Amino acid sequence: MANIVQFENVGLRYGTSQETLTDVSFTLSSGAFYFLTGASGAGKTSLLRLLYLAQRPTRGNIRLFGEDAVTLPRGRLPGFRRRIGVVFQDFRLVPHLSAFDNIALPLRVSGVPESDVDAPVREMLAWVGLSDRIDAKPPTLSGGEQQRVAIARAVIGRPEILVADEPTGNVDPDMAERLLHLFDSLNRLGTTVVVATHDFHLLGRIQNAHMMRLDKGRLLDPTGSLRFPPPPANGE
Ligand SMILES: Nc1ncnc2c1ncn2[C@@H]1O[C@H](COP(=O)(O)OP(=O)(O)OP(=O)(O)O)[C@@H](O)[C@H]1O
Repeated sequence: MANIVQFENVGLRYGTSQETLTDVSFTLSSGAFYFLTGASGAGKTSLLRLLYLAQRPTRGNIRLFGEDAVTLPRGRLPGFRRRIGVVFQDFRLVPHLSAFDNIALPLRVSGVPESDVDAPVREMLAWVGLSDRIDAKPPTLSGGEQQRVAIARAVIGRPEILVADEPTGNVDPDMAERLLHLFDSLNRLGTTVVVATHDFHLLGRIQNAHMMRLDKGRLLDPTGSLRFPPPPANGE
């Protein structure tokens, strides 16, 4: 599988504080599923922000879709960002817009004609099991429902990479399982998926998922070759 993302000796420092990410190097293969784990404050959100181009690194190289993402001219950023769907830790839904209009946003922003918006949005609502909440505004939705709207909005533009930051942080175990199932089905269609979580129960749920572990801003096992559950030791 081709590399879709490549980080090489990436460092990130906010202001004058010590580095939040240090010497982070890894590659993501197109079509694979990755969990990013690590304690609170380890740098998971920061790494994801570099990945979806919300932040530039202080040092190091990042290649995305085979191109140098660090020196990418500003004008090309929106085009790159459209290829990456993001599910934010705090959802970031627009509170005064309905579920339908929240999910439709990426299509409308990229200029899709209104006649081509209705069908895919309804399809996404059905996919996340929210067809009956089409007109509901985010404040009237439960945490799990808001999260599903956020997932639908992140994937409606058929991104090549889906990044989700603690997507199961605010939902019960049943809903966490459902959300993971959505990510899994998307991955089976070929989307590269990266899910940051410290919910260890999730890790065994996706067959052949790769695990990346951050510890105080450093990536352990940077080859991304660790699988969960780990393969049996020799002789077992
Ligand atoms: N915009 C910022 N300005 C300054 N420091 C920041 C900023 N964002 C994050 N940090 C710091 O960087 C470190 C890593 O934060 P980050 O949110 O990336 O960790 P995390 O692993 O995602 O944590 P959590 O699991 O709690 O969300 C923390 O010490 C945090 O305070």
